[in-house]
Amino acid sequence: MKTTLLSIKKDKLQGQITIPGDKSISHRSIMFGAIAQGKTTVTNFLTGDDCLSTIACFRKLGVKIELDEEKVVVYGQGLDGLVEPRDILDVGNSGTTIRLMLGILAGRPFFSTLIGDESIGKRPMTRVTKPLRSLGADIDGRNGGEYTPISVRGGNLEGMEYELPVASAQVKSSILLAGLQANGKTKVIEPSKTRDHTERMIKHFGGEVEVDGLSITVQGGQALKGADIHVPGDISSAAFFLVAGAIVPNSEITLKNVGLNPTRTGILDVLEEMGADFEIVNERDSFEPVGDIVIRTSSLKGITIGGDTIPRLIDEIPVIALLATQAEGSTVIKDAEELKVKETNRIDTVVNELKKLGANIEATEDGMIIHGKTSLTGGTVNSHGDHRIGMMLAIAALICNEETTLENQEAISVSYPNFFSHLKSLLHN
Ligand SMILES: O=C(O)C1=C[C@@H](OP(=O)(O)O)[C@@H](O)[C@H](O)C1
Ligand SMILES: C=C(OP(=O)(O)O)C(=O)O
Repeated sequence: MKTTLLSIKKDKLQGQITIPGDKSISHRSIMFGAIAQGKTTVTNFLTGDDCLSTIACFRKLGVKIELDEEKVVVYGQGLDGLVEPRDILDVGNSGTTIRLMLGILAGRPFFSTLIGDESIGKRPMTRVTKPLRSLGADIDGRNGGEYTPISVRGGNLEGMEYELPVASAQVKSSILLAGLQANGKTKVIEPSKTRDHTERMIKHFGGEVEVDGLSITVQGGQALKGADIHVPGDISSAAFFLVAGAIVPNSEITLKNVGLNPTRTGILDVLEEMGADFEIVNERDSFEPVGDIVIRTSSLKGITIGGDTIPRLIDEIPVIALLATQAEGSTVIKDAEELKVKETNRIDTVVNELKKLGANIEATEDGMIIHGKTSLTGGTVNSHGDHRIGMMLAIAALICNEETTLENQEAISVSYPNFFSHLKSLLHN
């Protein structure tokens, strides 16, 4: 376990950061490159541990993938080019890797077994194994297919219509990836809109997908062609610096190259409603919509966050909870039960760790309530192996009156390997 002494209270944050590549899009660029025919070149790929796990898994499935400082090149040979792995596929800490790969493997006529780390071993997989079995895949796993290790023997899928019981882009994507290999059409109906990177990626690789409100349909048997992708910056990573800029006094930070896909921008709606001082400039299209965001120290007020907004900011809730400690009044986060099945139970870890720093925060059945504005004290906190909790706590330390020590900080490399060097570049005292 690595322990870091975090900086004591800062007077200002100033400067600019270029936000690293989006994790969801980086995973999918490798996956689609691997199942397409021909060469796929990916630039601004996120070299976080999770995306490196995706590369390692596809190499074990026989796909040639070259990775250097500039780019990743995937030499896809189509779905039929994937071969039975001689070894277990290890997804590390990555829920996206295991759930989307299960969708791909469900259609492959060979045997494979997937495992991950301790956290993955506790995350629910029936949400994907059940519909993939209904499509025709032979899947087993601990506790009847709920937990890793999970084994798959795929092939001979029949298209179907499936109504998702939870709003999850991972479940939607897994079924669509299986549907691309099924006989006939596969239709997925979402309870509310989740990130649509898979749908965009199918089109980018020359495939067809029909989106009609909350229903998404793919025809099986489509041939995808290799394509080039420049990955936009990850708004989920930018979120930590958006909050830092808003809560540290005398700050102005420019975050460059932030992905602005509307299915991901819930945090910007929250910042606006809370009264934050920010603007989006230089909006452009670069594979997906992107722009630069300038954020300044802000006077904030508490709000209620719930409903259809939740899937649009699900990974940002830990840092939004910190933001809310600096808002006048109460902030209620509801309809967010999904937080319980992330890398940690993020309702519990956020509430417990922020309480250690003196926040006035309580857990509810489906979220949390934060009362502000509170001056934070400091102390010893722990990421519990959850990258987003680790980064949220490192940002909290910037406004703590006393020293703060972060245990288990190494988890941060899952999604933002150069987080601390970016943070240091903004410090001026
Ligand atoms: O599809 C994706 O890339 C992701 C979907 C979300 O998970 P769920 O689908 O479980 O909500 C999100 O929390 C995760 O970080 C990435
Ligand atoms: C939940 C997350 O990722 P995953 O589900 O891919 O582990 C996350 O990055 O916050």
